[in-house]
Amino acid sequence: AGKAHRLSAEERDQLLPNLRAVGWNEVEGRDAIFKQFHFKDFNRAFGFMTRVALQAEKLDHHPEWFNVYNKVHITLSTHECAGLSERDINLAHFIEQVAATMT
Ligand SMILES: C[C@H](O)[C@H](O)[C@H]1CNC2=NC(N)=NC(=O)C2=N1
Repeated sequence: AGKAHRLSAEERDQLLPNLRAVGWNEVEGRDAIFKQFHFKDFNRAFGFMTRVALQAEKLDHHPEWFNVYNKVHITLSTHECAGLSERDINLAHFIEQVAATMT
């Protein structure tokens, strides 16, 4: 996959607006993005998490997340470069695709 690099200001200007528009926000005090998902019930939430988990393993890029019943909170950041990389952007877009099939 190559080494992850922190996104430049130009890359952020180009890549983040699309994600902001669908509810991803930058975390304060940390170079990461965050979104809260709400599903109809636990079954949908866990189905969503399962699909994301399998892709995360495939990409070797894993979310930080928290689940209570129908809520899933997700933080994305790249530990390797201690900040946001293209890997987080790609995973966020995959997560959006999965969420769209679960709501
Ligand atoms: C050893 C393994 O490849 C690394 O620890 C991977 C696994 N998953 C990861 N996930 C995230 N979010 N950031 C990483 O830097 C990362 N690194």
